[in-house]
Amino acid sequence: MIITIASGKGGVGKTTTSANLSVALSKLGKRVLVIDGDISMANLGLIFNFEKKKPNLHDVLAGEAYVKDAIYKHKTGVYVLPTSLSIEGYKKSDLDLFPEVVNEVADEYDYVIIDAPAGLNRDMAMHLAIADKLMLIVTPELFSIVDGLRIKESAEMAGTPLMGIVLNRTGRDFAEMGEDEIEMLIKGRIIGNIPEDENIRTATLKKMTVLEYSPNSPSSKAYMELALRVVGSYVDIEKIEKMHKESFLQKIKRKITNVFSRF
Ligand SMILES: Nc1ncnc2c1ncn2[C@@H]1O[C@H](COP(=O)(O)OP(=O)(O)OP(=O)(O)O)[C@@H](O)[C@H]1O
Repeated sequence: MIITIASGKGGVGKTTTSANLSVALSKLGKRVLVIDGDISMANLGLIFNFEKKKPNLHDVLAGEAYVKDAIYKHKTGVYVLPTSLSIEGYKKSDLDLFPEVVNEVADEYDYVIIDAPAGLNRDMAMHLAIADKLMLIVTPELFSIVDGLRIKESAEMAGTPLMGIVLNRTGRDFAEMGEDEIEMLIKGRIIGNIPEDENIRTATLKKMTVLEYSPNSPSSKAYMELALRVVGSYVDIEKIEKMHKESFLQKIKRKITNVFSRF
């Protein structure tokens, strides 16, 4: 299953969730590949301490490296396809090659997690179209939710349904929107509630996931619960997948055409 982790607003916790959900799924015995899909502002490699690895996704998207050579196994068991922080790397990358790159390796994993860039643009449309499911990250604030709703609607235009909403950084502010209100506005289910937790910031500074740094912290427990929910929905998704006889690339082509026609 390919899950794109996206948000309307930047800085709401996509990279943190991509990394920690991947580790949590791996702890549940799943084979997981996490891809840094933000080719202009890559951060995922920092958490896994792979940001300087060569080759990386930029080299693959420039046709200069094989994707299998740019995937690294982390000590947590998670496979990571990092992107470099270099501007030259970004300039030489052709994002149109991204669906083929994912297609080449997706079958080898139970889950492919894509850490998408913020906002709604052509890059995001690609990441939404390529996914089987969207995981929407929001903080309990109005702007984050309104922008998140636009991402969810764009994903649906691309034929990619919402797997669920992850509410991040809860308990930080007294003026938070309630879960019911958020679910009603977005018309989706909250499947994860990650509290504000300073262990996350400390872990990030140490180039670690919070599950490695502090496995019993409130946020680590919340990420494990999220992973259990994701695994719980796996069987249904497989059934739906079997109903579709289209090849992976045919499906992506159709979905990208659908979403681009709306811009
Ligand atoms: N639940 C949390 N508690 C405390 N800090 C958090 C939490 N979630 C994320 N953060 C911190 O918030 C900052 C932004 O998180 P992150 O980089 O995951 O967001 P993002 O949505 O991927 O950002 P961008 O849009 O820039 O890619 C990081 O410093 C991270 O450590």
